[in-house]
Amino acid sequence: MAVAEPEQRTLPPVQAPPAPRVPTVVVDDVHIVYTVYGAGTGKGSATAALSRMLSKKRRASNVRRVHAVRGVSFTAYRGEAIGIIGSNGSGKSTLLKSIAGLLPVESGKIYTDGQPSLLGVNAAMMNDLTGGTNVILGGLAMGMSRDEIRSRYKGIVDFSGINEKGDFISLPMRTYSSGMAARLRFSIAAAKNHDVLMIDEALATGDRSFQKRSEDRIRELRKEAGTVFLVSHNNKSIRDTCDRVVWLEHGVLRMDGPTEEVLTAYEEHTGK
Ligand SMILES: Nc1ncnc2c1ncn2[C@@H]1O[C@H](COP(=O)(O)OP(=O)(O)OP(=O)(O)O)[C@@H](O)[C@H]1O
Repeated sequence: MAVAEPEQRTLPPVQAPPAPRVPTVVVDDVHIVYTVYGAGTGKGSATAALSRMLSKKRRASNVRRVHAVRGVSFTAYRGEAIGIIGSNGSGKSTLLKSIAGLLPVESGKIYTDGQPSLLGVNAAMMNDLTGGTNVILGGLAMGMSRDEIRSRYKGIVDFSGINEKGDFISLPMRTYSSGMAARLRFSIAAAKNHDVLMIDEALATGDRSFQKRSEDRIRELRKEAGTVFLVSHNNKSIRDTCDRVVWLEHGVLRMDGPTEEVLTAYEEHTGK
């Protein structure tokens, strides 16, 4: 008597559940307002201005409020590189400053995982000190140990390309062009892995080969599980580095989505 073979059933391959997305920055209905004092005519001598400031009858019309960010909400996740775009004065830098904790919000909430680092065109460097000393101070300010800085020093200087045309790293930073200074700032900041790194136009001032190096480094930083924000007017840089774009206009979040979708709408809007 033939014995029936047990039915061979192959189980479908077990798929690993998608890794949970870890939020790093939550911006919840944020409004940011600058208060500008002395926004009147500005006429008269300095003494007159001082007495106006001290006077009890200070006119309210001398104080003006600039509502720079209006009800913006979004969540950024670990591993994302997010481009922030929008026309001049649309609130991009203001929003990043608040995320970095440098500017209070008028209302709404910002939650961050770790301390976000803002690398802006105006990031503080000591102009009278040499580039080399700024590398050491910048490293210490970012929490690196002296040994870590010592071992990474050459890498930072080489990445910046400051010494390509001579020994500039031993000269005071005031002798650097704005592009050279921006490159050194980026190189110092990029030497460390950040939970959240925000880059405000720093790449715009570098030449093409430096931009390329920086874009590669941004991609690496993302892989190392951080979140990168990049403010730029250069749509190519955004396309090359970001997978998501937040578009601000007049302080309002106009669009938030995949890079190509948002940039296409933005380019239609700007006519570029
Ligand atoms: N320190 C300040 N005091 C008062 N108003 C300010 C200050 N800084 C920025 N603003 C105003 O806030 C608004 C947003 O400026 P912000 O610098 O955030 O724009 P942005 O999108 O980064 O512009 P850009 O592309 O030109 O760098 C603008 O109307 C600007 O005039």
